[in-house]
Amino acid sequence: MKLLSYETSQNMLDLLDIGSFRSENLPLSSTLGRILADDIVAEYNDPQFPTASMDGYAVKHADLDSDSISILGYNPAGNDERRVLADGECIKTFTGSMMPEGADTLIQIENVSVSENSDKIYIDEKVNFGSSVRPIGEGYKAGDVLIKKGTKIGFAEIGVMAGLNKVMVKVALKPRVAVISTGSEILDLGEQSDNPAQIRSSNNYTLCALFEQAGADAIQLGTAPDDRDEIMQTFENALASADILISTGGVSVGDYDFVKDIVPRLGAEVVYKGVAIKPGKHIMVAQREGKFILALPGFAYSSTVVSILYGLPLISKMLGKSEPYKRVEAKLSERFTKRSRLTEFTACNVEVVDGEYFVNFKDKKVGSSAILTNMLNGSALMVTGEDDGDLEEGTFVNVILLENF
Ligand SMILES: Nc1nc2c(c(=O)[nH]1)N[C@H]1C(S)=C(S)[C@@H](COP(=O)(O)OP(=O)(O)OC[C@H]3O[C@@H](n4cnc5c(N)ncnc54)[C@H](O)[C@@H]3O)O[C@H]1N2
Ligand code: MOO
Repeated sequence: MKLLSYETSQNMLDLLDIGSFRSENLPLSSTLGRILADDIVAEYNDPQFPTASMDGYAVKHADLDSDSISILGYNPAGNDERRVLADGECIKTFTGSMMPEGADTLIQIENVSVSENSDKIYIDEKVNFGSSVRPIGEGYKAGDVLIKKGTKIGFAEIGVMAGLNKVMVKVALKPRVAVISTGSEILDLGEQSDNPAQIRSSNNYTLCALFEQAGADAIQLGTAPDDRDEIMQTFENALASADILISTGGVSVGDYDFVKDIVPRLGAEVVYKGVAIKPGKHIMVAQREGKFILALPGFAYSSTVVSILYGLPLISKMLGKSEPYKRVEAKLSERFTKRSRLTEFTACNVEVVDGEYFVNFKDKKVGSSAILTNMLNGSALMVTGEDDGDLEEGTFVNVILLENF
């Protein structure tokens, strides 16, 4: 059977109707890690008035050559200063205070001496015109788009929005992604082992963490044995509440690979089954009543990679993000041996040297699709196409970066 190409499978994924965009309003402090649903536009200038950035005296720069300048009074921060400076006058003004009208420069305390009766200053060291004055709009101007819709909210976004008095913030609703690992040989975390052929399930934990990191609400369904009825019931229950159901295992050609048969029996439309990729060629994508099912292979590395390739784009679209992950072009620092005629996704290390990305495979093991440890230490994924053969050092390749998605 001719498998669908990776490119076609991604285009078809992109064409799936994910329904209308959903959002909610949250108090600012509860939005860390969430995805902005609206552009954040400055409603006013920052600062809104010329502001002193040092403690000192607001003066007219032209007066700095005078013998002395008369002190008109004090202007603490927060004071709505209305006095207008005349020639030869200054006002003691503090960091964060509004500059009085008529003043163009702030000369800091360290640069002046004050007369004995504190009514005038003498200039010990001049400053430049406009010194220590933050002009209107220094930070941003009214109308500037400061943060784009689709941005993941971090500490800086929280701070900037607080500065704009955004008490409530509209964020994308988290898609609900249910994750289940199937297989009679797998043991869930903490479960007692009673024979050495059993293996510890990592998939349901890896994938819940991956999807949470991508901004979804992950529903941990644990493990299920290779039992048709049990898997079917679990899938049915999960689809009642989740937007996306992700299963691992049971999609290959073995006698106990039930998942691939169960999905159509649930009344789901199979969008495709089998893509020319390594790992993950047995992937099945299906949909039912606006919900999506991704049935993924059981191997730990395979299920992780295909979750990145097929799960993250769906989540990203539901969140209104512009891209699920960053892709860059990088140069091979060593020779690469292509293992198949499929599009391959190889765990690699990425280094940035003088602004250029380089790829190497130091400490990455070559073997089956079971080696999840290859994803440790900030691994990226190198993409090589169906038509690529072995690649020489220095060849440019595409890389999926797995940070900050
Ligand atoms: N005759 C063929 N055999 C296989 C083919 C094939 O085309 N013809 N494809 C191979 C490929 S490629 C893959 S990938 C696997 C996919 O098989 P399944 O999706 O049916 O997965 P399982 O057989 O259930 O498990 C595969 C492997 O992964 C381990 N596993 C399963 N679940 C977990 C888990 N939750 N955490 C960690 N590891 C897990 C499982 O023990 C197996 O070792 O099929 C190949 N075979
Ligand atoms: O399709 Mo499998 O996921 O290559 O190991």
